[in-house]
Amino acid sequence: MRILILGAGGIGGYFGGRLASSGVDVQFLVRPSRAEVLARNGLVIKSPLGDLRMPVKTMTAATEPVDAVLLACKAYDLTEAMEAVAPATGPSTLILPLLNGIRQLDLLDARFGRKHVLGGLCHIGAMVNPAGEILHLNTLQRFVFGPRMPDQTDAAERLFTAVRPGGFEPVLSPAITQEMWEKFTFLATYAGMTTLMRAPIGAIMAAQDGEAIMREMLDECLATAAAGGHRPREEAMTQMISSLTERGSAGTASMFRDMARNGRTEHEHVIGDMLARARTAGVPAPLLRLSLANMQAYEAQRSATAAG
Ligand SMILES: NC(=O)C1=CN([C@@H]2O[C@H](COP(=O)(O)OP(=O)(O)OC[C@H]3O[C@@H](n4cnc5c(N)ncnc54)[C@H](OP(=O)(O)O)[C@@H]3O)[C@@H](O)[C@H]2O)C=CC1
Ligand SMILES: CC(C)(CO)C(=O)C(=O)O
Repeated sequence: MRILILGAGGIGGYFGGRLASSGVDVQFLVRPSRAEVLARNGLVIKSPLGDLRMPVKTMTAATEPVDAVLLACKAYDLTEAMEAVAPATGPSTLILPLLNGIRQLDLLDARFGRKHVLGGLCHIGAMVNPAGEILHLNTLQRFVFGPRMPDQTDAAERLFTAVRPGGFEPVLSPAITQEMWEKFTFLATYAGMTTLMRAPIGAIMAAQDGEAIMREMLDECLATAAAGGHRPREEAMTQMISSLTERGSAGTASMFRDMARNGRTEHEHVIGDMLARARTAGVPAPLLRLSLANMQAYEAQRSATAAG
């Protein structure tokens, strides 16, 4: 199976590198500056689960259809990324988005047709350092995907067989849309609160009303998910509450880390989308509103500083 990975950043580089090193037929569709670094140094992964350095196949423009496209860009690059992968999609190409959030599904369905678009997510901590190396920040490497409609089941199983040698124990989920909603619900709260408080979970828990406010934000997201028919399952709920209220935790969302380095963030795609859905469903969401305004003010300040 020929697999094209759009983006050799944190997650694309990590999972793509693991696949390439297992002999899976993967190619990376990257922009010229990334292609140059990869040509010079190869793909480098530094991970507690084992380092990797190897040459990988790259291209800066797709020319012909492949069997599967893995999308591993940030949400703010999705529109351009969709156009970049379009020449790689044919009548039977599967598209697997690994982005956080949920809105990408509607955008991809509209561009490529729902039958081509699987659901997917990953639990991992990975980033690119200034030398262009992929740093795997912990031992998480959960890669989950699945069909969103019965007609996709066989093709999703074929993709599962193809990526299995990668060594990161992929999961073929029969309930991928629900899993994506559970992650979206968790992430909107996690990113919303750590960016709003400019602090990790443990420090927020040390504030007098920290846990109460965290739970209020989570309640807004839970009510929104439930209104859309995706109330998190019991086990997911227990896990979310435990991570979001863990005493002493140094945990921060990647959005917080993007903000800490004065980078662009996916706030509209995560917090903005959750707030928009809350409003559509008539769910009161004052904390999501505050959190989105916080991120928009950050972005305005960042743009003003960059401009002048
Ligand atoms: N990193 C993590 O630990 C996790 C990330 N996620 C989610 O995964 C998604 C990706 O995140 P992450 O890997 O961290 O992001 P990165 O910024 O590390 O990587 C994204 C890559 O996509 C590339 N890219 C964007 N547009 C194009 C394009 N048109 N053509 C070619 N390449 C393109 C970028 O290239 P360039 O270098 O040229 O800008 C960049 O290398 C996000 O939605 C994130 O929320 C989910 C779980 C964990
Ligand atoms: C929730 C988490 C840490 C899981 O990988 C994540 O996706 C993020 O912080 O963006």
